[in-house]
Amino acid sequence: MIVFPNAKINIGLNVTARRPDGYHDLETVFYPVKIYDVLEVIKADELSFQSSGLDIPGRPEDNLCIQGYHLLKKDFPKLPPVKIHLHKNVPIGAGLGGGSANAAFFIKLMNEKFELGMDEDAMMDYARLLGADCAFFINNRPVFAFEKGDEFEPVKLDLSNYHVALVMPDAHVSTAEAYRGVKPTPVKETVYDLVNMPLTAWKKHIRNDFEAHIFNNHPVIRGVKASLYERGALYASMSGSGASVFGIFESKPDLKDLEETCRVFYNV
Ligand SMILES: C[C@@](CO)(OP(=O)(O)O)[C@H](O)COP(=O)(O)OP(=O)(O)OC[C@H]1O[C@@H](n2ccc(N)nc2=O)[C@H](O)[C@@H]1O
Ligand SMILES: Nc1ncnc2c1ncn2[C@@H]1O[C@H](COP(=O)(O)OP(=O)(O)O)[C@@H](O)[C@H]1O
Repeated sequence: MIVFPNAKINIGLNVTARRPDGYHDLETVFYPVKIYDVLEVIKADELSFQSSGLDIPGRPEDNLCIQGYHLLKKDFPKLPPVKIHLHKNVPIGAGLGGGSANAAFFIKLMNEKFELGMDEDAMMDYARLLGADCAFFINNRPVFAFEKGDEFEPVKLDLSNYHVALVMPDAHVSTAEAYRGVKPTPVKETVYDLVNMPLTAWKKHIRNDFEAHIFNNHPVIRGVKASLYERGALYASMSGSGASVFGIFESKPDLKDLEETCRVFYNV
């Protein structure tokens, strides 16, 4: 069976408090975008994982798909071994949730392929154990996310009439690095309300709390965001913990010069 895990962007991201478990409370809007990996699972004699496309840091046995397999196997001991092939296209360390999407789509695929009988809530509970933003990809629709980023409220948000471009500069930001540098601050207005404003007002009101210190550590990312505004973006922001930056435009922008140093995805 083959599935196509997609990426997400964050529209607004406020880190509001440090939690007793060392994680942080945040509030953000997750929006799915059309950048895809390819994930294939077939029944096999032994469990294995291989990948093609972009290099994935870390050992194959630690890949989130393999972690997902072991998690399910504990509760579904009759699961047979599988051969997993992942073709990696979604940039890594980009704030696009690529690894989390792989894990969530792996759980959905296994549920369907082996008729495990889980509903969405049950699959989300497994996904939460693999990563804070993993559960989002089970339902995979625009949501307001809060607490660790793993509790959700649906939001009405449709960007299909705009051209969303995504730029991945040559920089890598780890999620832990992003959280380490931020000072949690409660918000007056939540992103849940702010995304209902006209898009032209977002620039003034919707921010990503990681940008300030990540831009200082990686000035190239600040430069990409500035370029997107120079080319007419109505709104531009780093996605999640970075390093990717998206811009929302009325129509397709000319980003040819950025293509020389960055991966550019149009109409995501
Ligand atoms: C920042 C966000 C925003 O959408 O995503 P990315 O931009 O990386 O995709 C998420 O909060 C990332 O979620 P995810 O990537 O699943 O995080 P995890 O693997 O669970 O955690 C990685 C590390 O990030 C920190 N972490 C993560 C989530 C959270 N609410 N508080 C935290 O402090 C912890 O230091 C943790 O060890
Ligand atoms: N299937 C996977 N795809 C990408 N990264 C993975 C995967 N499994 C584990 N990882 C690990 O997760 C880290 C973060 O990956 P990713 O989810 O793409 O980043 P981001 O924090 O930008 O959403 C990688 O550096 C890698 O070590």
